[in-house]
Amino acid sequence: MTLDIKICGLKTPEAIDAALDGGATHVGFIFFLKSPRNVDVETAAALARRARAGGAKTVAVTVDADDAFIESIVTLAKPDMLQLHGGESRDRVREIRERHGLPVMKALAIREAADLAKCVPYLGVADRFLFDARPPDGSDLPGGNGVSFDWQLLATLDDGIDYMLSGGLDPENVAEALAVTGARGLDVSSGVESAPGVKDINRIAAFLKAARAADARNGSRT
Ligand SMILES: O=C(O)c1ccccc1N[C@@H]1O[C@H](COP(=O)(O)O)[C@@H](O)[C@H]1O
Repeated sequence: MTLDIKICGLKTPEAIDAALDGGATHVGFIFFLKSPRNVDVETAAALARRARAGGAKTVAVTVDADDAFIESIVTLAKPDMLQLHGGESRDRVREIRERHGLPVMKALAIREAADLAKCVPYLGVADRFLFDARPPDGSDLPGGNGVSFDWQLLATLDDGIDYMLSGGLDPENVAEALAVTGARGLDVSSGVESAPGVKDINRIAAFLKAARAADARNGSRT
């Protein structure tokens, strides 16, 4: 099975091109005003066209967004998937999925084993999960904090649960993250930046190269 790799929080054509050149399968756009990675819908639409032309899927990341905002994103940026990174309930996830006719990836914050049970209410509603670390105290951001959780926790996860691993991944630790978890999807943002919200094309390339090499070494995916 192909390893999905999402480079998230992209704001420039150069960063899109670095993701495409390195073989990213997904790129993500952040629609959250408090984030240094926030993009307006028009900018995201242009970047999404570029990403689609290069063969990547596009993911719109929102945090407890209302219907009108999601509608404007879907209409203009035409994402392939919606990533819901707030406290959206099961019913709200189902409603968004049905209203927009798009697959939904529900982000969940993980710090301890009990946090994995948070996915249970969303089974059959979310198309995929994104396991991110719980934000540090005082952070304004529900994601994009560059913080990892204990990857060993995922050892107990049911094999049938499709997820992307995220939180504090970077070119230096991605091989270990893959070896420990066997994740079929990876998501990175601040680990490929030179400063908050500033993507570093060399780190994007290094992340993708390290992830692909580790995936080939692990080799057992079918
Ligand atoms: O990146 C952000 O600023 C952000 C803001 C609001 C919701 C989600 C956000 N990012 C998501 O979090 C993961 C993990 O980030 P990191 O690699 O630890 O920096 C990121 O890939 C986005 O999906």
